[in-house]
Amino acid sequence: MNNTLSNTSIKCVRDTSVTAVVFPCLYSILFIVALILNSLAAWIFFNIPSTSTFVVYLKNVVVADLLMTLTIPVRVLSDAGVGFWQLRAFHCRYSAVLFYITMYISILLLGLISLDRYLKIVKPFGKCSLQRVRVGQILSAAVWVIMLSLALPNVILSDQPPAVSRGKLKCSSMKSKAGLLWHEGFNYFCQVVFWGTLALMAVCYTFISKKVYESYKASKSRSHAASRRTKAKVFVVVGVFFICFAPFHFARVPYTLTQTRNTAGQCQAQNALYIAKETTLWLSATNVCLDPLIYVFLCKVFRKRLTATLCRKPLHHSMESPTATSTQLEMSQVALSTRLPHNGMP
Ligand SMILES: Nc1ncnc2c1ncn2[C@@H]1O[C@H](COP(=O)(O)OP(=O)(O)O)[C@@H](O)[C@H]1O
Repeated sequence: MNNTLSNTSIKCVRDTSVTAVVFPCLYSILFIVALILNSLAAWIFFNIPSTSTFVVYLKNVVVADLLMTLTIPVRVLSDAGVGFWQLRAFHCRYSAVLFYITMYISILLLGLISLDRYLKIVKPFGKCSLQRVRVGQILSAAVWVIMLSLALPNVILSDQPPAVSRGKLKCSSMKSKAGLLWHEGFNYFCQVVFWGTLALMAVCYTFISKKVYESYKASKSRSHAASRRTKAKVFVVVGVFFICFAPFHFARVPYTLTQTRNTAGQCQAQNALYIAKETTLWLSATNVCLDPLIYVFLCKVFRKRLTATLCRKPLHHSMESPTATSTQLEMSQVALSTRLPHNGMP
């Protein structure tokens, strides 16, 4: 088999009989839920001043999630085959790229959040430079700039006249040789980003859960059920992250190779990998709904603020004060890692 970069996968007609029906439905549901949850999260978050790195990262996650949500309608129409091939070309060149970039920005920010929680235990009084708000803002900006600039060639090098085979345009068919090379290389880079972040999260949360256990032992708590609950909450973050993103990263490499290498004659395998990639990508996209649940609704002060907003109840005076709000937000999140007697966990 000739293993050089080539666009021979174009010859294999993509079977979209299932995907053109199932995925537009699944993404439409996701879009509605994600839009509601993230708009609400954004509205609440932007009423909280950025007084800690934690809030800075969360705000960035909300922005990335909202942007990703906004790309979903184009994906739905393009997958359903509604509109001209130009819509599919727009999806391939711009919208899908933005979708992927925001996904990896969220992944990196979730990694930074884990590191931040870990540092909060090691240095509870914020003496480390990584815990400074300014540093958090710079790191967040760096994540955006790096991901946007590295993904830009995916847009620029998708400049070939698309090969529309029976109306089904493959994004890779719009790429030049250099475009295919960048697409493949950048996908390897993204694999490193994901598995690296997962490893970082596993280390941080293992340490956090150890501290939770020690603090229970120290306080001689007899409430084993409560202890188990807190540990479970700590691992929800890593668990959800793994379940959402790992399947996609297993499927992505072989699928990318079918896009960039000579796999002519393996049309069935190409189509099977396409379905695997689309299914696991949808699973990854569900993270856009789970981020607000994990990082917003597990926070007691945030939940109170949300309840107050929804029920239009005036908040207690101390919670209205910006300093008190952010401090309490921090406290209840730290409670995920250190269940201190004065924490605000439920
Ligand atoms: N990790 C990524 N980051 C940024 N852009 C990406 C990433 N993976 C793929 N892309 C780009 O998104 C577009 C759609 O890619 P892909 O989903 O592989 O195509 P298809 O829908 O034909 O399977 C392409 O322009 C591709 O280069």
